[in-house]
Amino acid sequence: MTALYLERYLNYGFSIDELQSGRPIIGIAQTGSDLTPCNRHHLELAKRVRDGIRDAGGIAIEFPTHPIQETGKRPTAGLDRNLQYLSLVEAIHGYPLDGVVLTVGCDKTTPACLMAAATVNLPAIALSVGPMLNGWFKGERTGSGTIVWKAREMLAAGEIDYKGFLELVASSAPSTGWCNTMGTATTMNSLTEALGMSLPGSAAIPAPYRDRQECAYRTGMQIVEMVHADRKPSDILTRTAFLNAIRVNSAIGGSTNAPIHLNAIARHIGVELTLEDWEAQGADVPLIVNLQPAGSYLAEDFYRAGGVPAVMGQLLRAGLIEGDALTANGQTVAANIGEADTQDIDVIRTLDAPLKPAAGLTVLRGNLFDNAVMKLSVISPEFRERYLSNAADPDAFEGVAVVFDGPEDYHSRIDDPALGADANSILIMRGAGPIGYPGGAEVVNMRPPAALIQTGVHALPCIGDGRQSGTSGSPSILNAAPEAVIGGGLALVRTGDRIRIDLAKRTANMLVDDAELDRRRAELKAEPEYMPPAQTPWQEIHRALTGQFDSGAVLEMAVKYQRIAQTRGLPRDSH
Ligand SMILES: CC(C)(O)[C@@H](O)C(=O)O
Repeated sequence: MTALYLERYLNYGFSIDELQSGRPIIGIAQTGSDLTPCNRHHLELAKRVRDGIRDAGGIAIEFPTHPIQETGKRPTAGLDRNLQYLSLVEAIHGYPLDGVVLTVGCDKTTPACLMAAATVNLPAIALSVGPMLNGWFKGERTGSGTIVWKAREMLAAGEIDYKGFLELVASSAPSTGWCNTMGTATTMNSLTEALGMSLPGSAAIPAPYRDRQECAYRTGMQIVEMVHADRKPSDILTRTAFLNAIRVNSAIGGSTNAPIHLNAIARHIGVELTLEDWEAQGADVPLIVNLQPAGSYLAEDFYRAGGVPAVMGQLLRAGLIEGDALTANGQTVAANIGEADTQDIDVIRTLDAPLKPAAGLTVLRGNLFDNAVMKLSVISPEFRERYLSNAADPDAFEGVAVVFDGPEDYHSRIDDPALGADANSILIMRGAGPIGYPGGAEVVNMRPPAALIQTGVHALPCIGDGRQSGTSGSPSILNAAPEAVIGGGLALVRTGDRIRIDLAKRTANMLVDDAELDRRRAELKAEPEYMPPAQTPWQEIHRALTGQFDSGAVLEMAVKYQRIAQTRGLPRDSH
């Protein structure tokens, strides 16, 4: 480092000799803060990362990132992923760093950090903060998010009061860490491990366990070795690694947010990855991880049963993933996994006795959208019985559309008797996509009207151009692209239209003739009422530059900035 860059780093603890020694300077991209409680334990873990970096001969420099908390950020944390990405690219390119530890955890922090590391292509390793401990209420496991959707139904049905609702929901969050269910956070951190961007066996370690501290230390040591070996994201994030991750996603019952984020990371590293790959590679893989919302258990159980290596070990031995992909520690996937296998066959089942066969995501197409995803692993027996039990046509069902223009419209009308929803209704949410909301909100999983829940109908089919929480057990049809506000088919659908879903043909259509659809299209406004004006400068920028969910909802102009560290050189000097 030249003297000018060096001198201000002296004023909090380094000596001239240290900074002149040529030792690798490692950034710790800190995502934890009071605003991001799921990642807040990283403030502690970073101390052990620093120890590891120093013991391996490096110099650690910790810096903050733009905060993202899934449950706290309004109008949606979906708006902030690309902002954290953008600012992190600037930080790790602009400051004199040789490598970076990405402190990931809560849903969007993981893809945002990996996307930035991909764009800059500096040696990088992810450290997950870890999931919360299991939640318990009256002897039953209560899982993050999943219990919220259940408690909302119970409140609507009058089975609990508001105090009971709060108690039940709070019981699911007994410690620091991210959602203890197989929500988007556990999914994205498991896939980070599957991609090879974190240490083997690291994703499932609960945040408060001492193993997590140990993992932080080893991650710090590893990044120094990675810098010496010049092992970069482009060496790890290959198409093989992404296809492995897609298969792992099916086996763990991963979130419907995963294709958005993985496709985004792939675009920033320059790997071709599409929803067709998710369908072709993932749909037939069985679900073997018995975690809520698709199953019964929670994060601590997953860790004790062997975590991601136990899942990947089975997939590898069955020839469902490739073992020769390189990972952050310089070893291949196969070498890392070794003989790893399930330590509890109820929590991590075996491939020949899975929880569900063919449990991946399916991609539907039709006149409602060009594509939308549906998570097959959460189709419940109740849903199957109600909608998919017609002997003549077991994979198809029809219903009548009830259309909501955004979640405010849904909340204000869902319990209004005038809505006219019944067990044959299909709830549709539009205006919730990346441009419309903006950011793409987790609002598509909608509970039925309270009156219907009281008659035993706990779920209605839902369709929307927004997302849904990975902790939701609803087999909704989501992430529809193109979204309604840019003229996607959902802009044309009206309450009362008949909708036909065919899972065998993978189609979703409104049964409305083309002439009528043309008439409706001619009436569309450029900016429909359900697209509120931007409230912040970033919302306006995001709307102007972001693509649709199927292609990762990335800042489209950013994709051309690939492997900056190799292709665009060092930044110019500042003084
Ligand atoms: C539960 C949350 C906040 O919605 C998210 O973590 C997810 O799993 O998608």
